[in-house]
Order: sequence, then structure tokens, then C-alpha cells
Amino acid sequence: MSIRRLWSNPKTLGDVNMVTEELKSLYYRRLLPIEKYYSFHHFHSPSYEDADFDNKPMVLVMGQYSTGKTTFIRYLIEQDFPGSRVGPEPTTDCFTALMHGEAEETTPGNALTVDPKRPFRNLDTFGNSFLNRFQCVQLPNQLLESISIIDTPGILTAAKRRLSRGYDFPAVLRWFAERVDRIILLFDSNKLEFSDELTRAFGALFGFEEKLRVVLNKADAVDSQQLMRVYGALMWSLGKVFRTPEILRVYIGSFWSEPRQVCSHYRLIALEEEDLLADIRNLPRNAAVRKLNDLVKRARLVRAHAHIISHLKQEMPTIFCRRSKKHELIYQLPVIFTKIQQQHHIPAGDFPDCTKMQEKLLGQNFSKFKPLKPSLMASLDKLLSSDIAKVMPLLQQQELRKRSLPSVLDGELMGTFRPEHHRRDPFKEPPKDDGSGETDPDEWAVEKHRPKYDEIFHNLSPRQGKLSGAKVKEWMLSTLLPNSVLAHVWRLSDVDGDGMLDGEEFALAVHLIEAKLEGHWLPRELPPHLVPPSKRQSAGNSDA
Ligand SMILES: Nc1ncnc2c1ncn2[C@@H]1O[C@H](COP(=O)(O)OP(=O)(O)OP(=O)(O)O)[C@@H](O)[C@H]1O
Ligand SMILES: [Ca+2]
Repeated sequence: MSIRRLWSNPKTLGDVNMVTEELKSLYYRRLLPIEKYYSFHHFHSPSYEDADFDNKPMVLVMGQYSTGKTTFIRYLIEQDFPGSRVGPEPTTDCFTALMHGEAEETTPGNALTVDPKRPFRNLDTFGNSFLNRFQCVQLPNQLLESISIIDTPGILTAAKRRLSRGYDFPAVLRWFAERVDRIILLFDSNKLEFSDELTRAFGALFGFEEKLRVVLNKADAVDSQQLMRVYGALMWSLGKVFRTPEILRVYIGSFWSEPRQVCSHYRLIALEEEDLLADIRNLPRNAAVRKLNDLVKRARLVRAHAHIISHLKQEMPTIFCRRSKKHELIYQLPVIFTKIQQQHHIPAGDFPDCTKMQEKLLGQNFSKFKPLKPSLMASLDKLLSSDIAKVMPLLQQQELRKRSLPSVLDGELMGTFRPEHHRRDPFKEPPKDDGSGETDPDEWAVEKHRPKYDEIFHNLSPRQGKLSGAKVKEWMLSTLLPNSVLAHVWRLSDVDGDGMLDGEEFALAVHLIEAKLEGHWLPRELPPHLVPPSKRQSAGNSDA
């Protein structure tokens, strides 16, 4: 049975749903009424909807312009996508949600906000100038079957930015940061800059640091000394911006499917890359925990918010001097925050950003605010103290059960679902020696360059007409292509899955590598015309 079948097994999906259904019901029953009562949505973030709980894990890719965001996504999904442009100047000016779909289809932002099945409904609060810069691209892609990816416009330096974006860019980022499972923040090793807009964008990530993975990209383009220097500078700058810089994980890499440049930290790059891919691979497994965490975080903010609003209400005079009192209260907000924290034993970390709250309060009519409603607050306390605790066993059961499942993306990032191939992958473990099978050439796309390929094959001294996985791997690595691409080539060319390549299979491998180096994307499955003639019967492809 394929890994894909295992994953979509209704029983395992049922477990996932049990936790999400419970979280959903807790949100609608306990939290949403309080959010509405204290106008939480005006101040902080729109309400959650079904789709926010049901959607697949999402990865948000962000960073300065030209740091390689779009290239990174292409590398992950191993294909190009409609509307993606890559280049040295700012190229992406849109938020693009990449999701799985049977047919390729692009949906503009305005249409997305009216689709209840998509998790983007309440993005309409950011206005038309944002919606015109937002789209969803659906693709048949195996990685996208398990996760969705959001490409974002590059963050500009002041010099590059002639026009303002026309929408609240940091607020949009925050909306996504709140809902995604992973935030990948890219930096370019060649030019590390911290622009104003970048620093402001970081503000959007406060409170979500644990979702953040920082990538120092294009690390093969600099020498080790410069890499050290850039790494140090990056850590220092991040430390100034984030309150908890020690939990930030910075990966050094060069995330594209092109050959790497030779450098003394080449091996480090390969290791770091595998770490990050493993992290992304685990997202579906951790999605329920993430949703639970975010719900708790939101509930705590709602509690602080309810106390703030009701306190302001209480302080307002009923008839006279309302205007001046309002301004006085706004001015004193930091003091009020401290007071509430002490009075109600609420940690300071649960409170919103004070300056932002002051700005938001300016436009509000305080006399319309609601007083503290004990029944609502009791319900909220119940949510935080006992309801959430009751979800934990469900979650643990689910975790236990899932541990016996193969990691859903195993091999997916590598381009295949066939576990028997995965096992023999020379990039994972060296295969055993074994030999059988003969060649029978026919009309074949690879045939015309056969002499050149055969020469390489014989120079690698095959045994009984075959090359072992280890030998092929060694040769392949000399192309400097990333391991994930080479693993993909290996799987396509070891047609009979015996962990070795015969002359034909090897020729096919070289052919695929050449195509890759010429800038083509590798096919997911081997098309019939590329199947070596001697393998056609056994593979069930008898057409030429
Ligand atoms: N790992 C890498 N090594 C070297 N060059 C790279 C790497 N990744 C991307 N590039 C190059 O960097 C440039 C910018 O890439 P890309 O357009 O993907 O960046 P981006 O962050 O999406 O940019 P924008 O913010 O403009 O959308 C391109 O010329 C691309 O070929
Ligand atoms: Ca881009």
C-alpha cells in the first residue's frame, strides 16, 4: 500500500477530525460570544471560521525582495507554478496561496473571500487594494496534497519603494502568521539588509516566534569567512528585534534546484537543508497541536481584551467630560494594563501591544463599551482551565496512533510515493549488491546520446552490467545538484527498483540530469517514452 493511501485512510483522518471538531465547538461555544460582546474583531483579528480549523497546514514564505522566496517554493514543490516570476529585481507583488487541486486553476482574491470552503473569507477586511494583490493557485501536486504554501511580495528597502502598497502590509502578514503552521523567513547571504519595512513586518510576527524558521539563503555564494560574518550579523539583528531570539532556529542553505557552487561549507548546507525539509515534513503531524496552541493564545488575548474594555467602560463618566476623559484614559493605558494584570493575575504577555491599542481606541466610542459580564468570563475561565485539558488526551491518542504512520511527506519532497524505491534510495542508505536483467534497445528518447552515456557508465566500472547505488550517487554528487533533485532522478531511473542501475537506466539518469541542468523540471512519473525498452513489458507500458 502506498504512503498516500495510508495517509488518506479514513480512520486516521477521523482522529484528526476529532480534535479539530472539539476545538471548533469550544471556539464557537466559549470564545466567539465574548469576542463579539467586546468587539474583539475590531481591535485584533477577525473571527475564526470552519475553514480556519479544517484547512491543511500552511507555510508562509516571507522575506526581503530577491532573497529567493519564489525559488524556494518551486524547489519544495519541484515544479513551476502559474504566475510565478523569478528575478533579481522585486518580482512578486502578490500574495499567492498555493493549494492542491485536480486541475490547474487561478482564483482572484475577491472570489476567494466569498468561498466558505477556503480559509480566506475574512481577508476582505483589508480592502480592495489588497484583494487585487491576492490570488490562489490550485495545482495537482503531491506536496500540496498535504500542505499549502503562501508566497508573499518581497519586503522592500526604502530606496526601492516608490509607492506605498495601498494596504496594511504588516497587518496582512499578521493575519497569515496567526493562521499558518510555519513561517519561513528568508535572508540573502550576499546582502543582509534590515529595512524599515522589514522591521515593521517583524512586528507582525511577535507572539508567533515558535512558528518561525529563519533561512540564511544562497549560502554557497559566499566563502566561509563571509558566511560567519553574515551569520553573526543576522543573529545580532534578530536579537534586537525579537524578544526571544534564542528560540529562533537559523538554517544555512541554498534552496533551489540548481547546481550548488563549490564551497568549504558545502556539506553543512546539505545537512541544514535536510533538517529544514524534515521540519516541513512533520507539519501535518503537528497541525492539531498548533491549532490548540493558537486557540489558547487567542483565548488569553480575549480575556485580557475583555478586562481592558470593561475597565475603560467603568472609568467613563456617564454624562460630562466624556471626550477629555477618553483621552486621559488612552494616555494612561500603560498604567491601566499594569493595574489589570495585578488585579486579575493575568500575565503581561497575554496583553496586546499598548501603542497599537491606543491607536485603535482613538476611533472608538467608549460609552458603547460593555461592562464585565461574569457569566461570559466564567465560561472563558472554564475553557482555559478545564476544557482545553480535556482535549489533551484526545491529542495524545492521536499522536500515538500517528507515530506508527510513516511521515506523510517521506519521499514526497523527494518526488515519489513508492516506499520500495524509497528504501533503496542511495541518498538515504547504500543498497546491497545483486544482479539480474538484460538490455534490449528499441526506439527510445535517450537513445541518440547513448554512446556518450555508455562511456561514462563503463568508466565507472560496472559489475555484471550494473552500477551500485553508492557508485552512482558518488558520480551524481559531482553534478553539484541538490540531493533532493538527485534523489528524484534516481527514483525515476531505477525503473525496476533493484537498487542498481544497468546501462539503460544509467543512460536515462544522465539524460534526466542533463535536462535538469538545461533548466527543465523533472517529471513526477516517468513518461512512457522515457521508459527503457527492456523495462516496458514489465512496467506494463507496451506503447512506444
Ligand atoms: N539558492 C540560490 N542561490 C543563488 N541564487 C538564487 C537562489 N535562489 C534564488 N536565486 C536567485 O535570486 C533571484 C531572486 O529570486 P526570487 O525571484 O525567487 O526571489 P523572491 O524572494 O521571490 O523575490 P521577490 O521578492 O522579488 O518576489 C533570482 O535571480 C534567483 O534566480
Ligand atoms: Ca517572489
